[in-house]
Amino acid sequence: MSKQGNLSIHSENIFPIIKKWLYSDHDIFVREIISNACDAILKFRKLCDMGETTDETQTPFEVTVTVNEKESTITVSDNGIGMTEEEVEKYITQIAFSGAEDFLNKYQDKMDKEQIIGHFGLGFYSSFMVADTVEIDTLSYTGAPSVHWSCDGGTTYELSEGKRTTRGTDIILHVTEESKEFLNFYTLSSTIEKYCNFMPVPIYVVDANKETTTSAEGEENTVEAPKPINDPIPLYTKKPSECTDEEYKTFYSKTFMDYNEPLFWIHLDMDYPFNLKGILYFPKLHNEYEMVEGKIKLYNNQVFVADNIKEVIPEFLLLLKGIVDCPDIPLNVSRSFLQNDGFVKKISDYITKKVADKLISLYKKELDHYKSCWDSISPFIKYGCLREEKFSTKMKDYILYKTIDDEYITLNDYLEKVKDTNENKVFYVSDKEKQSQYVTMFKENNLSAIYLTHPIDSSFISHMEMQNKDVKFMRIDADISSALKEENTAIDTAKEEKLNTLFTSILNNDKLKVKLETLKSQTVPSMLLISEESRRMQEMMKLYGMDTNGMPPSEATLVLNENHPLITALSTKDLDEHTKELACKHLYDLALIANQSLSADAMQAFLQRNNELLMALLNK
Ligand SMILES: Nc1ncnc2c1ncn2[C@@H]1O[C@H](COP(=O)(O)OP(=O)(O)OP(=O)(O)O)[C@@H](O)[C@H]1O
Repeated sequence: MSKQGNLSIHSENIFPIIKKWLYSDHDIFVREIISNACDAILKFRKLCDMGETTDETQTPFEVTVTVNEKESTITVSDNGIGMTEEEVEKYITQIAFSGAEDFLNKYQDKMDKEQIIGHFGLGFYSSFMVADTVEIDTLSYTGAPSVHWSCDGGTTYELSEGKRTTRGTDIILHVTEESKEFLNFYTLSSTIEKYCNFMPVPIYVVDANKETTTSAEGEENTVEAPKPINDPIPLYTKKPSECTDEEYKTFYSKTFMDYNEPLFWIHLDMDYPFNLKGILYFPKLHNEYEMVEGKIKLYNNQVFVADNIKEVIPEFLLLLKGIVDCPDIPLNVSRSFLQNDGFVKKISDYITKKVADKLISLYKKELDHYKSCWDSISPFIKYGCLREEKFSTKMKDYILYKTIDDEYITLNDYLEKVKDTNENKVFYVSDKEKQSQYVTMFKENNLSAIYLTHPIDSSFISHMEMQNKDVKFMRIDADISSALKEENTAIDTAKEEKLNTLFTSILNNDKLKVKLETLKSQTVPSMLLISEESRRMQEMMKLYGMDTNGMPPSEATLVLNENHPLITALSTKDLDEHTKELACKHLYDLALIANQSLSADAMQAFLQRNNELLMALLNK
């Protein structure tokens, strides 16, 4: 036997579910009820535009939210389309029967679907998350009698004649004890600001319990004309060609409460194949190590959806501040839905592409400005390159490096500059202070190195090496560039061997390599080189929290400068054991100090030796 049937849903079962689970955040009722009010106004305006009706009252279109803490009510009033008795019964009492669908079907050809917010026909019921009784007082534009509807959250409702005499709707929420926080004027106002700050109709919030003050003369104080809580035509909805720099800056400071000027911005404006508008701002960093906490607010048709949804906005862009309004994203975003949505991936790719395009155009058209912003934007760009392959490929040739001469150049420029001295080797400085001796030597010899001092740089270096297979990045203390050495000088290997034995035995460190070089500099007797590979290995282990204590230290080479009189003296003079020890240890410590900080014990020994040397000098 086979049979077909309809599943029947009973309101007594579904009501508690809606109340509890429809939305996880209870404050969302604000968004739902106010967006219905805005919709009602937009619908009426549309009907007027289409010549279906005329607006006889000519009163400005607006939504007013009145909070009455004493009576525990919140009333949302609009002068929109209103509802007839049949409409109330159909749209309100038949849960999940959306009037928006109906309206759109009726005026399908003449209407832009995106303009109406509601789709699901459930939003109104979110009011029961905070109210035990909800009343509707409404007067339809059609001239049908006014209607009053009320429901106490049970399964029955009452319909009677309404009190409204002007076109539009009042939704009155009798707020429960548990939700009384929303009866506070400021809490309610800030919730409305959060969800409704860009809704397309002016919204006013009124405190019913606030007494109007009367002056001594008995006249009412003239209060300032009330201002809407929202910005009904936010800048991002305008065409980029219609916006001025000043407007972009003001919009930024108002929206993000950041009074520092943004560096620059990208106005997103896309109609096809999906609709998307918005503005992304690059905030200014105050110092190199600061990671700004960005904020990307997602909107659907000027209705706030959520902050920082990383499924829609590529993660690295969350360091920016901005607004993205996309009518095609459902309001009740469930993250698991978004994750699996190919459409969302397209949006995210589009935004990434736009950001790269903007940066490249800045590079090409306003290079000086680009350079001046570089310190602030580089961590963000580098992070983007690490996270998004496509972004990285696009940005590859527009990454700048700051040289030790404070120039900003690209990798190709750098490689071109150094091709005679260190072909395909990029020397970089990761710590300005610790590596200053090396920097000075580089500068004295007209060599170039770049600063890569941000925490993100160590990962970024590996990334660049992967991308440029024949280029090797080396920390400035990893190797001696041939340009630092005297040309055509052969090293006396016997002398080198002798010094090697002397140093390794005195320093009691057989891991240390000792190398004799003829450096151009005559002021540096000894310097330390740390092998790039072993240092990176150590850094990586530390990064992953592995214990490096028992590990051999990074491979180090002590370079002795044959051109320095101290080294010559040490290898030629007949010195007593104690002096030799003093000299070797000191030369090593001096090289070490120029590279890193001394351990407590080493520092103690170093200071002691200094005293001894001073004494020897004075007793001479
Ligand atoms: N203030 C109002 N003025 C006129 N009609 C209204 C008003 N509020 C609600 N309605 C009608 O009731 C219908 C149902 O509203 P409800 O919020 O439940 O669903 P929706 O807005 O269509 O969809 P969503 O679930 O996305 O909000 C609306 O589509 C509209 O026709």
